[in-house]
Amino acid sequence: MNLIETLSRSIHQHHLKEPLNFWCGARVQARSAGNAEPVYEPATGRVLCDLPPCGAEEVDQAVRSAHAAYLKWSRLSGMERGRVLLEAARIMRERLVDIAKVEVVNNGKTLTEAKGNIHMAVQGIEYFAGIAPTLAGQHIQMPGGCFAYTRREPLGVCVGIGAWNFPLVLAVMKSAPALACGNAMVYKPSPMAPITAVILAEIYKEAGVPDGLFNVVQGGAETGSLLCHHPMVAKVSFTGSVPTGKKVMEMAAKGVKQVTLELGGKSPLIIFKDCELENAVKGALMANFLTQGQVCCNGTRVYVQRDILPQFLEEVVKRTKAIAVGDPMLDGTRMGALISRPQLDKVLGFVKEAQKQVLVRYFIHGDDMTCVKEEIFGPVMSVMPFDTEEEVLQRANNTTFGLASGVFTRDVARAHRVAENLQAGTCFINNYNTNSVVVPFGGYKMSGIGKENGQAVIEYYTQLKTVVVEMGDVQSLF
Ligand SMILES: NC(=O)C1=CN([C@@H]2O[C@H](COP(=O)(O)OP(=O)(O)OC[C@H]3O[C@@H](n4cnc5c(N)ncnc54)[C@H](O)[C@@H]3O)[C@@H](O)[C@H]2O)C=CC1
Repeated sequence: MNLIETLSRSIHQHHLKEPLNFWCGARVQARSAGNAEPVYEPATGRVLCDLPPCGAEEVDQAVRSAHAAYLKWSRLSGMERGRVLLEAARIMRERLVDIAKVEVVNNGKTLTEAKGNIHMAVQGIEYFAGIAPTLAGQHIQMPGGCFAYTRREPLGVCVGIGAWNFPLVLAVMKSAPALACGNAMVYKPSPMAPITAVILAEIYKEAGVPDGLFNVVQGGAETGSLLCHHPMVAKVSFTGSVPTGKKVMEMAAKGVKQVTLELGGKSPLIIFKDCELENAVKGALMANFLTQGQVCCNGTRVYVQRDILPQFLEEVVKRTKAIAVGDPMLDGTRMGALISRPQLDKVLGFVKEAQKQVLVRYFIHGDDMTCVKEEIFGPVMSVMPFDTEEEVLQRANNTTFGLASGVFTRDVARAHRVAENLQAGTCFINNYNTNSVVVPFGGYKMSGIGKENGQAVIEYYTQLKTVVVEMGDVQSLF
């Protein structure tokens, strides 16, 4: 079977179910088909469907349906909420391969990676199902037998706005902790990868969440801004680019709504000459090529200590050339398709610009090249030599981003010293992109605000109420 045949088979098998909006516990047709944008299958360029954006009325319906569900759901105990979430995880695990295939069709990433992503989503739901019963306050003794206690309460209706690079994982990483804490959510996926969020909505429903607890509204910037401005929305959790993140923060500020922002990065990976070279090479590939390089925390600025640069480059180039590029639905493929033709053009533009700048490199220092400074979001690794630890730390931190970082060395003291001095929300030692639902994830500097994953995320989906109790008589000054 040739490539085209294989791809048509995959589209046929994973036929799309519409409509893709979901609120009040059911799929909902958009009111108007006007302004619909095509959704493409990245691997073939075929149109999968036309996606009409939700307008003000639909956004309002979704938010109101979320609010009604929140009133019921927030009264349940953590144990009860956890039980429903565990059921959702069980259903998702059962359908893991089918969901992964839909993700491949809609995103272009390989089936191998998509399966890993859905597995991570299942783990995310399980993890937060386990956290739900542990939510608790504090008891504080005060003078005269008086005391206070704190209650960890949900925020209400939370909005999730997602990017296209990890469609289902992002929907889960926002909704699972939100729901575990007693909130409801209205989620807007990226219009480029809108399909799996509604599958998640159906799974939650099947697992037993109240109708309206998790809703999906489709659309782009306009729908997103309607959500951010809606007065019944308490919080916005956003994943995407820095410029859009700034707009979301501005809109949320108008209603003094909380925000979590997971934005872009240009993360440094530092490889010292005392490293285990083979692991460092493997780490650099894992830091750059997952999901065709469209990963926010990728280590795209690779600094290699000068003595080992030639061996490192030789090995990286050899292994990169051997990457199996092709039909993402095939098990053996290790690199699929970029999300869209414009994204491909953008990535190629960076490469062309770099080639020009290399020709005039006596005038442009390596770190000043455009491809070293800006987030490319494609499979492009920049490798630069360095001499000393002090120098490389200064260069690594010389960026407005601060999402992640990495270091390869056999020197334990150096590893922890470098981790301490890198200005980034995560530092990987002797590996890269080993993210997990059990550890906090979030950026420093312009890479974002707040954390997702791990116990830390609870802070961002709850508010703390203090209850102060008088046990004696009121001592009045008046
Ligand atoms: N760091 C990361 O995780 C990501 C970074 N990016 C970067 O951003 C570039 C552009 O990709 P996009 O998908 O256009 O990212 P984007 O940041 O514009 O979009 C992300 C999400 O925000 C929504 N959105 C856009 N404008 C909005 C607004 N005014 N109000 C509310 N929501 C809004 C989009 O519909 C999408 O759901 C990529 O080429 C890449 O460099 C993209 C996705 C993820």
